[in-house]
Formats: sequence, structure tokens, C-alpha cells
Amino acid sequence: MEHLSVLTILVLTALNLSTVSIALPVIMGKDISRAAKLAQLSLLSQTIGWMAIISSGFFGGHWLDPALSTVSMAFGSLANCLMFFALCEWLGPRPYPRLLVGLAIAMPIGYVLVFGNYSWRVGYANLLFGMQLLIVARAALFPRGDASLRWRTLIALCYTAFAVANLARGVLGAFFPELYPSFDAPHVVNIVAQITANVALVLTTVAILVAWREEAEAQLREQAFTDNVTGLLNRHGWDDRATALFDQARRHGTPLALILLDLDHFKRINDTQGHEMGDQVLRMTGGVLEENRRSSDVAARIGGEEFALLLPQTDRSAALHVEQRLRLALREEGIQEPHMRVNYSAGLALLQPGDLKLADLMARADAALYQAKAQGRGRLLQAD
Ligand SMILES: Nc1nc2c(ncn2[C@@H]2O[C@H](COP(=O)(O)OP(=O)(O)OP(=O)(O)O)[C@@H](O)[C@H]2O)c(=O)[nH]1
Repeated sequence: MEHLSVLTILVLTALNLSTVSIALPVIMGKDISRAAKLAQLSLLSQTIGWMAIISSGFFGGHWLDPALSTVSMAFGSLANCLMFFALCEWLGPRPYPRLLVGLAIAMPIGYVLVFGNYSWRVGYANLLFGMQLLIVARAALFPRGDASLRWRTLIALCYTAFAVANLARGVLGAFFPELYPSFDAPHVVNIVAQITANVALVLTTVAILVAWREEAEAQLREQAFTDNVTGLLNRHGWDDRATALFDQARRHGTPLALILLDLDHFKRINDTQGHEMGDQVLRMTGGVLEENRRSSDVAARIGGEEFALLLPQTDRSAALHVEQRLRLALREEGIQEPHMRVNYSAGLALLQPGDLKLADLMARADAALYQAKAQGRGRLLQAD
């Protein structure tokens, strides 16, 4: 082990990192999420950190030595913050952001202050790095959420291993400076720490690529479920979400209301004002549905000018109330934009023991809607 040169491993780590920092943006392209960008910047920042510490070795005794070492500490800390915020973007808020940023700010300041004392400097820098890395490792796993655990575990393992390596190096530098007189000292702890850094880097890159692929998959799923005119769920998305809510309501015996809406004489708008105006009216209707639904309700555009609203835990009077609110809101829009004035017919169905599938409930609401059209439109009828 002692025959391995720390400086060589260090240079290889920096070389690997710079290659990855250039390769990742090229492979991933421009059209990526903020999370992926932050993860890329984290690797870039780490590259600058390692480059700075290697360069500092050439300037022993010169003012560039402390300057470059401090730059290295600052960029290493920045890299940890960037990875932490990438995780927040991917997984939602993570604990201890202020502590992490505080440690990152304290790092270069304290480092400059104790630079003259080798033991203090090495102990301090590695302790702060270790703490930062543990915060990032924890952030990858907790809170759990429902994102895939595989790449998160990989990041957690890499950052924990790197944290342990740093802490070990810190103890060595603080208490046994004669065994670890410089950052490239050939001590076994130092060599293992440097190898760990290299392996962690490779695996972190793999984890970022997997996270990016999962993100792309989620985006595709989202697109497949979304109607591109209104931004509501489309038929496919409706089938997925509404079926889940329907099954849940049946299992727990809780109330469930379905309202199907169909715009009246929509064809006329298309014919007299053009298809683009027709689309605008659809968008406006979608907006009204979106603004007036609760987060647990499901709203979708399930056909050309047909919309569906599924209301869990909702009885007849509450459903009628919701529908009146919708009609009023749509009327309000029509007053403000007279050329977009539109009305609708609707059918309401409440979950009954005979509704074995979502299709049964929908068929009853559809029959009521058909009746509403037949009776002169612009009204809501309830299914038997
Ligand atoms: N602009 C636009 N029009 C659409 C879209 N999808 C369907 N349509 C139109 O919606 C119209 C539906 O016409 P009909 O089924 O006769 O319904 P209606 O004119 O609303 O009449 P009633 O439902 O009987 O009141 C057709 O002209 C379709 O071309 C769309 O995405 N955008």
C-alpha cells in the first residue's frame, strides 16, 4: 500500500473528475432539470477544488500555497452544497440546509485563520468536510419519499465513505502530524482516503446518470398523462388516477362523486371563430376546473370538449355546490371575455354499491349528461 503514490492517485482523481465534468454536460445535453445542472456543477466545483490543492503543492512557502489551499477548501465545500441542493430539487426539501451552508462559509474563513498551525488546519478542514459530507449522505436517504432508493443509496454510501476517510485523515493530521506531514504523505490512511475519494467519484457519477434517467422517465410518464391543450390530465391519466381513487372509495366505503361536463355548441365556436379560439376556450375551461378543485380531486379532459371531475369524500350537496361554483366561475370568465363565453351540460353520479368499476360510474354520469343535453343544455342532471 505504501508504494502507491498519493499524488498520482490525487492527479488521477482530478483528471477523472475533469473528464466527467466535461463529459456529463455533453452527454446530458442542455435540456435538463435544475437538479441535474446542480449535480453537474457540483462535480465541476469538486474538480476545481482538487486542482487547486494539487497546484498548491508546487508553491510551498509562497503566498500562493495558502491561497490555493483556501480556494480548494471553498470549492470543495461549494461542491457539497451544490450536491445537497441537487438532492433537494430531485427529492424535495432535505434537513440541515442552513447548517451545511454555515459549514461551507466557515470552511475557508477558519482555514485561513488557522493556516499557520498544521495540526489545527488539517483537523479543522477534514472535520468540517466530514460533517458536510455526512449531511449530504443523510439528505440522499431521508426523508424517504417515493423516489427510487437505488441511486440514493449509492450517493449515501459514497458520501459516507468519503466522510469517514476525511475524518480519519483529520484525526491523523491533528494528533499525529509527524505521520501525516503533508497532503500527499504516503500514510496508509491517506492512501485509503484518496482511493475512496476516487471510487466515490466514479460511483457518484453513475448515481447522477441513473437519477437523470429516472427523471427523464418521470417526465415522459407525466407527458403521456397530460393533455397538451389544457394542461389537465388526458384520458390516459384520468384512467390511471381516477381508477385508483375509485378503488379506494369502494374499499373504504367512502362517498365519491363524479361530474362529467360537456361544453354546449362548442362546434360553433370553432366554426365561427376558428380552431385557435376553440383551443383558448378549452384552456380557459381547464383553468376554471383546475382553480376550483381541491388537491385531492381529479380533473381531466377526457374527450374533445368533455371534461371529468372526480370528487372523493363528497356527497350530493357538496358535489352540487362544487358544480355551481364552476358554472359561476365560467360565467364570470365569459363576462370578462365575451368572445369566449361558453356554457356546459353536466351529469352527476354518486358512487353506489352497484358500481363495480369506474366505467359503471362513468356510464351513469354520461347518461345523465345525455339527458341534460336533450332537455335543452346548460344544466346539470343527476344520474339515478
Ligand atoms: N378547438 C378544438 N376543437 C376541438 C378539439 N377537440 C374536439 N374539438 C371540436 O369540438 C367539437 C365538438 O362538436 P360536437 O360534438 O358537435 O359538440 P357541440 O358542438 O359542443 O354540441 P353539443 O355538445 O351537442 O352541445 C367538434 O367541432 C370538434 O372538432 C380541440 O382540441 N380543439
